[in-house]
Amino acid sequence: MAETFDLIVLGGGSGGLATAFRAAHHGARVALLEPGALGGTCVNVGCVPKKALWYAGQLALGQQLALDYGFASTPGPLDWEHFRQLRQHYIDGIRGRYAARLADVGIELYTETGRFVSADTVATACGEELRSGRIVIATGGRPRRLELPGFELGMVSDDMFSLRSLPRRMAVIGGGYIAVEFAGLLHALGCEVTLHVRHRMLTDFDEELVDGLDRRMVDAGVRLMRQVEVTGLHREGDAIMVDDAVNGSNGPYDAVLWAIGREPNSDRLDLDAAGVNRDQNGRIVTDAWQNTNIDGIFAVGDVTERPELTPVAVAAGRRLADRLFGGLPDSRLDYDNIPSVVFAEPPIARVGLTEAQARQFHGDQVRIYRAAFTPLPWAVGGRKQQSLMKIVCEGADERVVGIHVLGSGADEMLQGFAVAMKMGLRKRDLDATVAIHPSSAEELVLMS
Ligand SMILES: Cc1cc2nc3c(=O)[nH]c(=O)nc-3n(C[C@H](O)[C@H](O)[C@H](O)COP(=O)(O)OP(=O)(O)OC[C@H]3O[C@@H](n4cnc5c(N)ncnc54)[C@H](O)[C@@H]3O)c2cc1C
Ligand SMILES: NC(=O)c1ccc[n+]([C@@H]2O[C@H](COP(=O)([O-])OP(=O)(O)OC[C@H]3O[C@@H](n4cnc5c(N)ncnc54)[C@H](O)[C@@H]3O)[C@@H](O)[C@H]2O)c1
Repeated sequence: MAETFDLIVLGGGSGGLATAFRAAHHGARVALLEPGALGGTCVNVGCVPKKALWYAGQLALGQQLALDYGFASTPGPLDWEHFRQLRQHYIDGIRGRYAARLADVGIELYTETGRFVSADTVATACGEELRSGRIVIATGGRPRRLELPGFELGMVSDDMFSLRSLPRRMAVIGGGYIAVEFAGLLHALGCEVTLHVRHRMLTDFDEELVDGLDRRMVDAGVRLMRQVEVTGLHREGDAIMVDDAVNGSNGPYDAVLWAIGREPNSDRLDLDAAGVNRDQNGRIVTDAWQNTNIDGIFAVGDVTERPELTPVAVAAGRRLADRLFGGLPDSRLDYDNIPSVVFAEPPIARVGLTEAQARQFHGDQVRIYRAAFTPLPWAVGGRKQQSLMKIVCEGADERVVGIHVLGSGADEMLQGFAVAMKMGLRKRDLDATVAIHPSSAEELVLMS
């Protein structure tokens, strides 16, 4: 006989854990299925180890600035293995705390995959059947792979975290978050990076700031190959060459990273047994309430068609659990104005509409404010490191519909402004706010 739960959650990543913990908090009896490491992509092969690497890159750049300031130390390379162990220790701690918390709140953890047997029954890989009237799919995604000759000579982002040393010459293929982040941090750490971009980088971000990032990367020494059409990889001696239909074969590289998007883990769930619909890309289709087309089956996070960001998966899962078990029938995630940062070098941050989107929606009602400056720490050191900021306003009372920042500190700057936008920020509110000086953030309240 199948064991019965109030809630079954498939996947112990950001979205699944958040849903399970919140439901248990409301008193639900929860089963969580996770075959891999608790914390999923973000904790193990995503945000956390990536951000640690990014910080390491920032420290390397800080060493150069220290020299400019007159410190006597000579920048040295990173002890990769030492750092890898520190990072892993930190991640192990997060996983351990998740495991302890699951046990504390009485969530039943099955360290196996699950698949649907019917709309209310899930089978574990060992064949055990679990039943519930409420099942949440939070199985995330995986790096996209292509059927190209020599594809396997390259790595995907998961592999970057088990590298035992920093490659000397690296090709990164792609122009999205992962490609741009790794290109920046690897270069900051001393690797010769060639970024192969098919069209434009970061198409979701404001074009003017992306152009600024492009210039900053090229000035720093990242080699950018544009309009590429990569047809495969091949070996020449110990090195790897990138075959490109437009630019010819190029290299040699010690390593190649494919960062060409991710695909959802929806193909091994036997969704047909439950009748759950997916879109043409395999993403589970949900409405504004995280409902799938089948009553009692919900989905959150990267397996859906929503933005692939940890806080989105977490917030969607918590609100869903509040709705199902917390007596909050109106609880759902508002997907408008979700802020995000690409931890590039320098970081680029956005919330709301780009200038192009605003002009499309609001025509000539749009007014743009801009700032361009070299932040004080770099200016003192005699380096030109231009930061760019842009505020996009709409209508006679200048409602702020977009804020964009490129430059040092952008990653920490935008969160509070995103709150203000949720509250209906107007340009006059920025004008009425006293600046914090000297800082980069003050430029956001000083634009005229
Ligand atoms: C390199 C990289 C860097 C990133 N950096 C950031 C960042 O800085 N900021 C940010 O917001 N986002 C970042 N992201 C995105 C972020 O990691 C994801 O949006 C987030 O992890 C999605 O959470 P999720 O719960 O939907 O899926 P996941 O975290 O992927 O969790 C899904 C879990 O489901 C499990 N699973 C799969 N199939 C089954 C099954 N059949 N049964 C049971 N369990 C199953 C998997 O093992 C996995 O643990 C990054 C991603 C990558 C790859
Ligand atoms: N800082 C963050 O919040 C963060 C960091 C990393 C990842 N993420 C999330 O993970 C998602 C996946 O990241 P990603 O960078 O893999 O995907 P992405 O969708 O952001 O970008 C994919 C890129 O690959 C390019 N591409 C696709 N096929 C290609 C081909 N054949 N040849 C060359 N280029 C090709 C696309 O043009 C695009 O530039 C992101 O969309 C983001 O939501 C977030």
